[in-house]
Amino acid sequence: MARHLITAAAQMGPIARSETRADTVRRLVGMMGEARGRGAELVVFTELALTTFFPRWMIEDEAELDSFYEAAMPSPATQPLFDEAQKLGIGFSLGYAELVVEGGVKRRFNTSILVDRTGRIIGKYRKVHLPGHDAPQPGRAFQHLEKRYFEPGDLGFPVFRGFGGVMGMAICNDRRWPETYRVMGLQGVDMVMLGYNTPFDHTGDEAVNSLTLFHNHLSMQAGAYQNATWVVGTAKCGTEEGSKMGGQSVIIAPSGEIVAQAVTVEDEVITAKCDLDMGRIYKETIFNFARHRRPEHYGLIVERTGAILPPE
Ligand SMILES: C[C@@H](NC(N)=O)C(=O)O
Repeated sequence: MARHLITAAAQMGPIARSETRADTVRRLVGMMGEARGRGAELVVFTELALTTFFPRWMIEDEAELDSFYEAAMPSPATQPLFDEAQKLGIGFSLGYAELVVEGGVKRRFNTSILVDRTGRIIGKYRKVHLPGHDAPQPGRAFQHLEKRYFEPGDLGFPVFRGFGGVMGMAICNDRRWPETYRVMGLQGVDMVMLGYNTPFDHTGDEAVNSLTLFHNHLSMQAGAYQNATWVVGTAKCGTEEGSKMGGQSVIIAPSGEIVAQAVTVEDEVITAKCDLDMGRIYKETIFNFARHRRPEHYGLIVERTGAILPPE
């Protein structure tokens, strides 16, 4: 019997720096309602969905920096999302900046959670691959200070049973790394949900920047196919505080084919009826990991090193 899951990606247009949490949560609740109206049982929100993409700025004032983070989830400001999810009977994944205080020390993570159709948090992931820098770079119109504002995630790549399948999460830059999908693939993942904020100028090289949207889909389609999983990629996009970011949110089948794609760079809901059993044929044949993988030759992948060149 097919395991169908009607899934939505709720792409977001820009969030202004001045936009309040209440405003942003209202936008998310609105898209949640639209997704449910189209039959969706799960809606995937983007990375850092509650605020503007603040790593573009050097923020020295700690109270100002803290204002972009959530110290509790849910909180009075985000509770309406959980209430609406429960009322409508729709699950969601949500990216946000997480602030935890442990032993009097602040820890900051780029986090996403998975919430079931009763409004209960059933999974949490903290971004592992943090792009950018830990100090401002000279000559850049926009900084990318994720390495300053977040610690690398400490939860690995867990998967969670829910929505009739095995569900996993990743966040933005994680989607470019094959290991992200493979670690979840090895745990039988059926669907990887991720959000992204991808400025067109993120490498500083014109030729590479012009391929931003190509590389976006290339990474996710390869990850989907090579691990026989659905991938739902939800953008925050458009021109946000002067920074242009890529859209083209997608729902990708385990075949690697795109089955739904956003066409604007604004708030836009896309949906697809995803058969979570569609990956089975790949998992049993070409990507039968137990039969065909050769991990005895993959040791270098887990060495803590850069490229190892052959001798001259
Ligand atoms: C540039 C980087 N952004 C991100 N928020 O991780 C990416 O798309 O890989």
